[in-house]
Amino acid sequence: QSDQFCDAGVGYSESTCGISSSKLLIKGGTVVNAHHQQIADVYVEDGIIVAVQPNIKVPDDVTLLDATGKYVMPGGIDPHTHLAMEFMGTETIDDYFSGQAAALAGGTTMHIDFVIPVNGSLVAGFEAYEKKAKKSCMDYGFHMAITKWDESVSREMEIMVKEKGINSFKFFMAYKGSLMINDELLLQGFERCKSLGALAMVHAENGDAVFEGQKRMIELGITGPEGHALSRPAVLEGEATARAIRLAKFVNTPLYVVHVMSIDAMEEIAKARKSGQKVIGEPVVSGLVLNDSGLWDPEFITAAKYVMSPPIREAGHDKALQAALSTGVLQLVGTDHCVFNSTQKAFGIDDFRKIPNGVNGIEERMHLVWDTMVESGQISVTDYVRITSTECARIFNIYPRKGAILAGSDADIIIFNPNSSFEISASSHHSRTDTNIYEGRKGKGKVEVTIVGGRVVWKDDELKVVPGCGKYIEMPPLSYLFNGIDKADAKYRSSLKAPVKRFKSTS
Ligand SMILES: NC(=O)NCCC(=O)O
Ligand SMILES: [Zn+2]
Ligand SMILES: [Zn+2]
Repeated sequence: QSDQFCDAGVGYSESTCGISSSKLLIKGGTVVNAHHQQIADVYVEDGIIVAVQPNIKVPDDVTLLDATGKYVMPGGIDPHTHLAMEFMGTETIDDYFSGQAAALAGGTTMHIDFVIPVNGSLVAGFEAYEKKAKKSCMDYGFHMAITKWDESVSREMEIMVKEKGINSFKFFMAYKGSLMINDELLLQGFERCKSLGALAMVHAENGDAVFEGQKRMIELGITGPEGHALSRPAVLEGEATARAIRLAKFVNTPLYVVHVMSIDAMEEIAKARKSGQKVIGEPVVSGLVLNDSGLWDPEFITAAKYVMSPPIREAGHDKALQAALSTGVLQLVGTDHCVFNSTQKAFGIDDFRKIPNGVNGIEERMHLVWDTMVESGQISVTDYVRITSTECARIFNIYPRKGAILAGSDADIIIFNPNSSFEISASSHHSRTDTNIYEGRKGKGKVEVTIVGGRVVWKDDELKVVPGCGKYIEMPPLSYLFNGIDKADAKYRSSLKAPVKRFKSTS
C-alpha cells in the first residue's frame, strides 16, 4: 500500500499523528470567517484553536508559520463524496486514504461521505463504512442512503440518528433497478426524516424517464458517452427537483438537493426558496466550471471520464449556476468526488449505460471555486469561506467546531496565497485515478499550507499524511433548518378548521 501512495507523491511521516509541533502560531495573515475578516494571529494547541487576535506572544518551542499577505481560512468541507463505494459493478478507485490525501493537498480538511446500506440494512452499511474509514487521515462524517423501505429501515434510521451521529439521508430518484426509490417511499422517508430532525437529501432525476431515454439512444445506435447526456436531459432533472420540493412541502420538512447541474433544477429551487420553503441547493464543481463538450471527444477514455449523473450540461448552465451561487439561490459547493480509472470507465466502451458514473474534484474544488467565483469578482472572500466550509458545517450541525477560525474550533486551517497560481494535471494530482476532468486547467490562487487537527500536512507542495489520524465526526439532528418547522405545523393544523365530523351519517 505504501508503494502506491509513494507513487502518488504521498509521503509517510512517523507512525503517530503528531506531525510537526502540537503548538502552532500562524502569524500576520488575514483571518477570514464567513461574516468577518481581520488581520490577526492564530494560535493552536493540541488540535484546537486557542486564540485569534493580533500580536499573540508565544514561547520559543512553538512552530511559526508566516501568513503575511495571505488568507488564513477554515479548511474546506466537502459535503458530497463517494470514497471506496461499490457502484455499477465496481468500486471507486479512491479509498478513505487516497481520497482524503488528495483532499488535503487541495485544502479540504473534512468531507461527508455517503454510506450505502448492505442488503438494505443501514446498520450493516454503517459498520462496513466504519471499517473502510479506519485509514482516514482527516475528519469525516456520513450521510446515509435509503434504497428500500420497510419497518426495519425506519427503525434503523432512528438508530443512525440517535446512536451513530448521522443527521441526513439521501434518496435516489434515479438509477432504476439499483438505488432508485419511488414516490411512496420518498414520502415515507421524508416523514421519517422530519420525525427524527434529520435532513432529507435527493438525487433528483426522473429515473423512469432516464431509463426510457437510454433505450431510445441505444435504438438510435448512439452508444458512446454522449448518449449518457442525451438520454437524461435537464428537463428530467427539473421535473424530479420540482417533485421532491413539492413532496417536501407537503410533509413540511427541509430538503437538500444534491449535485444541482441544470438551470431547470436551479430555477425550481429559486422558486421554492422565494416562497419561503427550506430548500438547500448544492452545485458541484464540475457543473459550475465545465460544459458537456468533453463528452463528445473522439477518444472514448477522454469522453468517458466526464460521465456523471446528472450529466454535465451544455454551455450556459455553468454560468447560470455560478450566478445562482453568487446571489444565494444555491448555498454551498460539493464535488461528488466518485472516481473510476480508465480501465473501469472502459466497461462501457460499447454501451454508455455501463460506464461507471462519477468524476474527480475533491482536490480541485477549493482552487476552482476561488478562481471561478472570487478571482472573477462574483463573490467576496468571506462568501468563499461560507460556500466552501461554513455553510456545510451549519447545515450539518457541526458549526462552529468546524467551518470557523474561532477560539475553540478544531484547527482545520488553510493558508491561501491569492497571488500564486495553480495548475491541474493527472500527472501531479494525488488521487489514484489516472485521468483528471480538469486536465491542464490553470488559475490564480493557491493553497500553500493545509493544517488538519493542528498538524501541518501540506506545505511546500509536500504532503505528509498518516492513515488512522482522521476522526469520525458525529452530526446531531435538528440543525437550524428545523427552526420554526413545529410552528408551521401548528399553523397548518389550525388553518384546517374542519370539525372532526362535518356531515351526519344518513343511516
Ligand atoms: N454522481 C455520480 O455520477 N456518481 C455518484 C453517485 C451519485 O451521487 O449519484
Ligand atoms: Zn447522486
Ligand atoms: Zn454523489
